[in-house]
Amino acid sequence: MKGDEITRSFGIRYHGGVAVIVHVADIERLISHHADIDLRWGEVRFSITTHDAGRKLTEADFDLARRIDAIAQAHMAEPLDS
Ligand SMILES: C[C@H](O)[C@H](O)[C@H]1CNC2=NC(N)=NC(=O)C2=N1
Repeated sequence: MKGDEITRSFGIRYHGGVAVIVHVADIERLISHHADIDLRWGEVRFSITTHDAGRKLTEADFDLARRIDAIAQAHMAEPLDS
């Protein structure tokens, strides 16, 4: 079941993407909301949905997305349109 999700990719060197993920994972633990994370050469992608709501979008998803945007910017990761 696909459901609703919000997704954003960032351009960053692979090991920098690892650092972004470690930082995001720390915040996810604090807010008890977790993204699906896809790390590739030159890119890291985050997809967010609320599993407890049956893979529907809730405010928790947009809150986490804003926090990921701030962390990615702090690591100088480049938002990609894809
Ligand atoms: C108990 C714990 O807070 C819940 O299981 C949280 C954990 N992280 C979560 N993350 C996401 N993406 N969706 C959820 O419904 C969810 N629920």
